[in-house]
Amino acid sequence: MTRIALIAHDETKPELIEFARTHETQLQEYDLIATGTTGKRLLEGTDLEVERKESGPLGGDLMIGAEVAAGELDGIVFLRDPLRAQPHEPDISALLRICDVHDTAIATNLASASFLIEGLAE
Ligand SMILES: O=C(CO)COP(=O)(O)O
Repeated sequence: MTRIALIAHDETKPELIEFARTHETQLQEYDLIATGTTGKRLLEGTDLEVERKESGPLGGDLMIGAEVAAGELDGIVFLRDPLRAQPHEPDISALLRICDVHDTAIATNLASASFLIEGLAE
């Protein structure tokens, strides 16, 4: 089954929840994982089943990166906050890097997220 991760920083979480609601039918076809707080918000705001990892600043990004390294993930939607620095920036960079190493699809804004979700359906 196609497995994808959903991640958003605090300021972009509302956009991700809205995106997940809009694409809920499609997302139900996927095995979903998320960082801790994003996952909690998805469980509260949608009817999707989501496996929650640790919160991003506590290692959640790295846990998702480990799945990329193990070849277990097909794609990631990661709505980063482009306007605020994050304390765990090294973890975020590591996740982006490991996606490039393994050529794993990662969408970091809503426009590309739509392409990713629809592309993985094909
Ligand atoms: O910080 C994050 C990604 O870098 C997201 O973590 P949370 O979903 O736990 O807020």
